[in-house]
Amino acid sequence: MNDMRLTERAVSEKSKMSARAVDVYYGTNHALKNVDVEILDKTVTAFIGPSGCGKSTFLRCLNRMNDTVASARVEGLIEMDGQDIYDARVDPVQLRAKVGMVFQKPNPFPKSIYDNVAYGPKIHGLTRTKAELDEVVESSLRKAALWNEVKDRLTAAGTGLSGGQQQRLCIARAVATSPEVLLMDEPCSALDPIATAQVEELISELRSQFSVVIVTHSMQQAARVSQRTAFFHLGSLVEYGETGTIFTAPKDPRTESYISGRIG
Ligand SMILES: Nc1ncnc2c1ncn2[C@@H]1O[C@H](COP(=O)(O)OP(=O)(O)OP(=O)(O)O)[C@@H](O)[C@H]1O
Repeated sequence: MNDMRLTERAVSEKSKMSARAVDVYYGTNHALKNVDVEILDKTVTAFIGPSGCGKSTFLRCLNRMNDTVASARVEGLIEMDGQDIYDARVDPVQLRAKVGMVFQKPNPFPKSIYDNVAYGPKIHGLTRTKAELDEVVESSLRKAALWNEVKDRLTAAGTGLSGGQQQRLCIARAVATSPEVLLMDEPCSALDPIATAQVEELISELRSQFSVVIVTHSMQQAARVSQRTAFFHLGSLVEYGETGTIFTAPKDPRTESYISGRIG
């Protein structure tokens, strides 16, 4: 743990999303048990824990991606800005524009770089003219630190970019709908160390605009990019708190065992 550079910068204490008594079942498999957690505004929150402990399952609860899994059942309350995101009046497609997601493997659409980024604003009717759309595409690519590398080939296929560039394109695509929360499920696991460092730097910049929640297997990464950390084990949220505290003075012996490499 000596090489960890803990992110100590101040965080907003305003809650953006909150989960209360969340349980998730896949058929009879009780995958998440009674999870309570707060996602703070303009803060990076890392979810860590051994394989199969429920990190991705919980992440997918935050934008109702589990709705697309036939066997999944979500119980409990999840609110964003005080509104129940599972309320019947909430349109999951609209919700996912506000709570964007970036996956483990970069998954650009088989379309041009421009169209990958323009897709969300188009389907959500966020722009009125081509000039406005051009502006959103450019600003999203800038926010994803990709503009300079692609500005001269916006009509080229997104799938023709390098892995790291594809992942930043997926981040630009998520950013283009002006999300309030960005969920990232192991976003660097398919990237080399240089591309990983670029994405980590980007995550730190993005949190000035919205909340970021990242699932990671790398404790070094959690320590570098996050201000809050939640440790999951066997479907339960064992400990949640300030990242520095979780890594240097965990309260629960299971957290201590995990961060010192004895479990997981
Ligand atoms: N689509 C699914 N259908 C059925 N069961 C699932 C599904 N996704 C996850 N599970 C089960 O839910 C539990 C939690 O899995 P989940 O993927 O959330 O864990 P994780 O902590 O993200 O794991 P990893 O670090 O390996 O990605 C596991 O028992 C897993 O088998």
